[in-house]
Amino acid sequence: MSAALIDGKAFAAGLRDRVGTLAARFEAQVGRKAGLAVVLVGEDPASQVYVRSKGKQTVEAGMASFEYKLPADTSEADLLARVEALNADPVIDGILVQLPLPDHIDEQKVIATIAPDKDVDGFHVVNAGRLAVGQPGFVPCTPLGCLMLLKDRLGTLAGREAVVIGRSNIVGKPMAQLLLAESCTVTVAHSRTADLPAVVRRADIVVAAVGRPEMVKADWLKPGATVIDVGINRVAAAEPGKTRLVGDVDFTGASTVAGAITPVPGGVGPMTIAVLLRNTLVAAWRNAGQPLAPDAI
Ligand SMILES: NC(=O)C1=CN([C@@H]2O[C@H](COP(=O)(O)OP(=O)(O)OC[C@H]3O[C@@H](n4cnc5c(N)ncnc54)[C@H](OP(=O)(O)O)[C@@H]3O)[C@@H](O)[C@H]2O)C=CC1
Ligand SMILES: Nc1nc(=O)c2c([nH]1)NC[C@@H]1CN(c3ccc(C(=O)N[C@@H](CCC(=O)O)C(=O)O)cc3)C=[N+]21
Repeated sequence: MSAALIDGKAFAAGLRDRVGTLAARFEAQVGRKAGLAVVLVGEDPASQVYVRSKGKQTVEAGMASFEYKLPADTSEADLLARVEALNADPVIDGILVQLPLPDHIDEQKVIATIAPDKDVDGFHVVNAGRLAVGQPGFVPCTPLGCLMLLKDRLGTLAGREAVVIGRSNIVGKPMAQLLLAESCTVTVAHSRTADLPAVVRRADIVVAAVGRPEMVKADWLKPGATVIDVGINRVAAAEPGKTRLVGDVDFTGASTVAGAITPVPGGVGPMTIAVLLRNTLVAAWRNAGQPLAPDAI
């Protein structure tokens, strides 16, 4: 059997188009563009690539991108002051502080300083709480993107067995909350899980968010399972000196057992940025006093 490919890249392009239509309407009605501020501290090359790509896609969707590149030795106090200035700026609808931050800066403190209604990453404890109790708020982009792909593929998720591997605050935990809200039976596995292959074998839906290259093997999967691979791992390529990206799932093997699977690259990654634009647009309409209907986009 050969799994269907879940084309996150194509789905993300469609989502960006829908965002673009509503962003144009926002500008026409409100008289300014929806605005996203991205703050990058330091020169991590991978972070620089993501930030550039976010800025480009923000502009392509008809929104305004404000980029703040701060030196690696920026003090925590200066970063907090920058975030507070963005909180107070009426042309900024969404704020993203690229993670990870340098070691001398407390990430939790920075996240706690972002105004919850501009927290388009959904990392603030207020938004995590809203998600946990089922109130409207911002949901982290990566898990929301995974959920969109799953619903597009499977329709209703109610009653399905879902296993999320990973329990980080930015992917695993919010992913589990979203699947629970869709009435899946959810298991969250992590590094202390006993017999992970046996746990994964129960799953109709597997979301792997671990950060270990090709860890999930074909014989861990229930035949026909839907597999969402969040992992972004850079490994050595066959050609000396070159690298390539692989996920947390052994894609080639898993494709012979799964019903459907996301590739890396071209799966969850592009969805993350498209959902960021979506969340920014939702923030903009709300900040302008005309909130969109919950299922508008
Ligand atoms: N596509 C995208 O847009 C994004 C991709 N990512 C990628 O997703 C992956 C996960 O990211 P993130 O959640 O931030 O990572 P974290 O490192 O914060 O969390 C990893 C999780 O995996 C668990 N884990 C580690 N080793 C094992 C193991 N051997 N067996 C089972 N579980 C294990 C950890 O368990 P424990 O809690 O017990 O330590 C932890 O809960 C990374 O590859 C990252 O690059 C992340 C964000 C966005
Ligand atoms: N505040 C904050 N919010 C984030 O959402 C955030 C962050 N910090 N720090 C880093 C992680 C990682 N992340 C990705 C975004 C896009 C791709 C992506 O587009 N990946 C492409 C490949 C890109 C490439 O070739 O390198 C793909 O999978 O097809 C991947 C990973 C967002 N993150």
